[in-house]
Amino acid sequence: MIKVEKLTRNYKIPNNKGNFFVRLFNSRYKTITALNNVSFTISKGEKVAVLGLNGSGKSTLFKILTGIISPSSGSCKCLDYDPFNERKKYVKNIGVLFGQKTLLIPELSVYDCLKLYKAVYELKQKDIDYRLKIFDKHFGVEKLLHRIVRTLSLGERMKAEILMATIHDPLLFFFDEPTIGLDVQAKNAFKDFLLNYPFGSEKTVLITTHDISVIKEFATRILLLNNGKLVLDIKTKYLKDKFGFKKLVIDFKREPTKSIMENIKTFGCPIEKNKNKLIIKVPVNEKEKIETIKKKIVTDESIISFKVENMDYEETINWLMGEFYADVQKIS
Ligand SMILES: Nc1ncnc2c1ncn2[C@@H]1O[C@H](COP(=O)(O)OP(=O)(O)OP(=O)(O)O)[C@@H](O)[C@H]1O
Repeated sequence: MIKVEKLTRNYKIPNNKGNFFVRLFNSRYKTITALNNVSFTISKGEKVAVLGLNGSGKSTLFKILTGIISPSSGSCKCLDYDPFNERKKYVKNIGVLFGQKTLLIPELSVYDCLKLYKAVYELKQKDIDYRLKIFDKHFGVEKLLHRIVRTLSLGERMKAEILMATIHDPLLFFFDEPTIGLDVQAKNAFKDFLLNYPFGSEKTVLITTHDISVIKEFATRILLLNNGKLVLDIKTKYLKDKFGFKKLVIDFKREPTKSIMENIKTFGCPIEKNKNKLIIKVPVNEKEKIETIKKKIVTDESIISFKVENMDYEETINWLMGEFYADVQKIS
């Protein structure tokens, strides 16, 4: 479905460093590497969240995969097309929504915009009518069709955008921060679409988003970029077992004594104290420590219970984008 091999993309940017004389004798441009030797494959039906801090290369990757720009080196094939060199044929098979870029023309009605895409994608009227019916059933767009785009609310506009991006029934979708800067209504309209559109196992989706709930409810795989490099590629179902920490929760009859606290601190795990409760965060790759900690303090008569809890999804993603990311940045 998607095969990306050693993809690198450089940009030339003006070199404004130094004073006039320094600039006179140095090169006027410098090269930055937005994407650095990235390789991965994506199979049909996967729902992939591409994550990374600002400037990590997500949009550059999406621009290459949608054929907007070409790579500096390396190669990519999507649906057996070379996105840049076979763009005309390729785009008929993909649906694209990029944040703050619109597929609509403000002065036209939604239906007139649709007619434009009918021509672009060379669609038959009966296919449009059929897909409109299905789309309307799920997302109620019928009543928007004869409205002028600029009069729509952000939520209604989002529905119209989605309609344009899906009317040709694409196999592969790219959503690059589609709701960035929009209001709650528009965000909800997009999320509603994402969670209820019949993507099934046939349609493949790549999405960049900062909305953890979207990742949680939708993504089956995460690609994490840092400084243009792919630093993590993991199926979300393995996320909790491989990353972050387990929480050893200990309830005490009274506040834990100093000596218990000192004992636990020797294990070097972060500890949260909440009155009579201690939460010890044991990294997943050191989980055997849980039993050792228990053994060391189990004789204390003030202990009521031990429990081991997993991080919840939000915590895992936050950990991934926080502590894990910081570690990766130190190494690279
Ligand atoms: N057209 C361009 N010309 C020069 N530099 C660019 C261009 N587009 C992106 N860059 C630079 O390439 C790097 C990667 O940018 P990119 O937009 O791909 O990252 P991103 O992860 O999508 O960031 P964000 O989350 O802020 O959108 C950044 O340093 C950015 O400044």
